[in-house]
Amino acid sequence: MGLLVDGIWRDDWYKTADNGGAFKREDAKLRNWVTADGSAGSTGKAGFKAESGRYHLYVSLACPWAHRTLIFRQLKSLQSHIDVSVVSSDMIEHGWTFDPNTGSSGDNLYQSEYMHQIYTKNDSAYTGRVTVPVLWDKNTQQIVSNESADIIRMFNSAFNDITGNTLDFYPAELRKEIDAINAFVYPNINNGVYRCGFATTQQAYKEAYDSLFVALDKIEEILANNKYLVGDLQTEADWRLFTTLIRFDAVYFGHFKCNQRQIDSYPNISNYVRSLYQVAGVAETTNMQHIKRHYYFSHTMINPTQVIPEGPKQDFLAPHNRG
Ligand SMILES: N[C@@H](CCC(=O)N[C@@H](CS)C(=O)NCC(=O)O)C(=O)O
Repeated sequence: MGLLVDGIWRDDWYKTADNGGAFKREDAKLRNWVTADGSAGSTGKAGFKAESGRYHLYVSLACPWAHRTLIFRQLKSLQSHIDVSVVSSDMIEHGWTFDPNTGSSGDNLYQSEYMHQIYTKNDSAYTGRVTVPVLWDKNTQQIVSNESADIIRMFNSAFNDITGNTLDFYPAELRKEIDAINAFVYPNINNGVYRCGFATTQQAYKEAYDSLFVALDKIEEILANNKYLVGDLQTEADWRLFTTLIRFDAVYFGHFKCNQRQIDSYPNISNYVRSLYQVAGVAETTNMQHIKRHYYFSHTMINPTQVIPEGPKQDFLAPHNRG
């Protein structure tokens, strides 16, 4: 694991010493938007018009942030319009790679060896972490965005005229509520599990752990009265939470020490996870082999033996009670 400094790869673990042992995620830096007419989005520059076949998605099947984008590609019928390269499950000294021996599809555009080469193709002097997902513009050969929260919103609406799929997971009248729940779920749960796992002091870990389980109790309560996080309508908030929940019992509970309770022990949340998993197209975006191998094998400072646990036994196709 590492980062680019002035375009040069440097193998380096996260620095937590400056933050009292707490993990702070770097903000995504490349924030342009694909729009229906090519006008600029809320950040970045104009020039990225929605067109079939023009854009390429670089993802990891292990990564919860990349997983969101794969789910939206399915839900919004974008499979034949946006193609995909999958990185290896392992992220070690060269960061994400395209090694086909460890589960990568290869770089389907440029046959690169490493994901950092995609970042330096975009900017030869790039400084920052080399993260997935990345949305790439094949026409102008540059990165449109490396922020999953933005990419799913582009997928939600920019390509509607091309696909004819007008499902809306961020409807105008619910935006305030969706934004509010996202602002709660992101620090406490999505990033909360990482804040537990990557903490390097007892105190930083405990703070993250406490807020994570308070937040999960709150979600359990919301789901007692609502089918989805925001009432009866499935929205982006549900999918943003789903990709963390589906990884929780297999990875975060043990590897990241999020072990007060398993998701399986929350009646409402566990049924909700199964209901989302069973939405058409979602199961095929979920790859537990990549998920387990990535975390247990790549984070050698947490799991130096790189031994991957066999369990738990899980059946996300079991019936659920969410209607
Ligand atoms: N804000 C980004 C975060 C993406 C992210 O951190 N991805 C992880 C994989 S789960 C990554 O690539 N990490 C590599 C690193 O931090 O060096 C997003 O949501 O798109």
